[in-house]
Amino acid sequence: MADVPPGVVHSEPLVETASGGADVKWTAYEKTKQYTNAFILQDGKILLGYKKRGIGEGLWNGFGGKVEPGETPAQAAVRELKEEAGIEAPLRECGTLFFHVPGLENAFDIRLFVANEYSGEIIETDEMRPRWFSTGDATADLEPIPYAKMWADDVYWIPHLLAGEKFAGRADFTADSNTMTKYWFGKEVEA
Ligand SMILES: COc1nc(N)nc2c1ncn2[C@H]1C[C@H](O)[C@@H](COP(=O)(O)OP(=O)(O)OP(=O)(O)O)O1
Repeated sequence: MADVPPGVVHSEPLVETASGGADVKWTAYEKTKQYTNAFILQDGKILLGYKKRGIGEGLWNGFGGKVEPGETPAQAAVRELKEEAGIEAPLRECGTLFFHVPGLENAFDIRLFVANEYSGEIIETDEMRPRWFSTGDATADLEPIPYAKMWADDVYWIPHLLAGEKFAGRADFTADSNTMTKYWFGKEVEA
């Protein structure tokens, strides 16, 4: 079975689907902080948000943030989706990601969620500008997923999200830039 990097959380065995930076060691970390990230997938479309401030400013991403004390990741994911896009959704966990960025006190322990339906009106908020993208080629109405304007890790695991596969992975970044020095991603397989 795969040689899963330190920090990666998973409940089923993983098989490697992408990796890079084999000649570099995983960076040691002391503390982690839990985050969430949530996506709506519907009828060949994915809802992303343009981050207007904070971590990942200027990039497109799912909706999420820190898990607050006393919350489960699932509760935090629902709260963050409402706060950042104005909608509610029956989110289910679909993956986990671990990121190390030099200079930050905590490594990111991120729980990923997805839903195929939602209620409420999608709105722009102080933090995010939501927009639908095509999960395939561009259409008359929709651009394809803008990987060039997203975190560098996304291109390796979003295909699993779209395929309904559970996934996990880790990436170590350089400070202050959207560049990975080492990465590993995998998808869950039955034990
Ligand atoms: C480093 O690489 C990353 N890749 C991806 N795909 N996503 C990332 C990366 N680093 C952080 N994220 C995600 C995790 C969260 O969903 C957001 C950041 O959340 P947010 O900016 O909202 O968090 P806070 O500034 O702490 O704000 P609140 O908790 O107050 O909302 O990006």
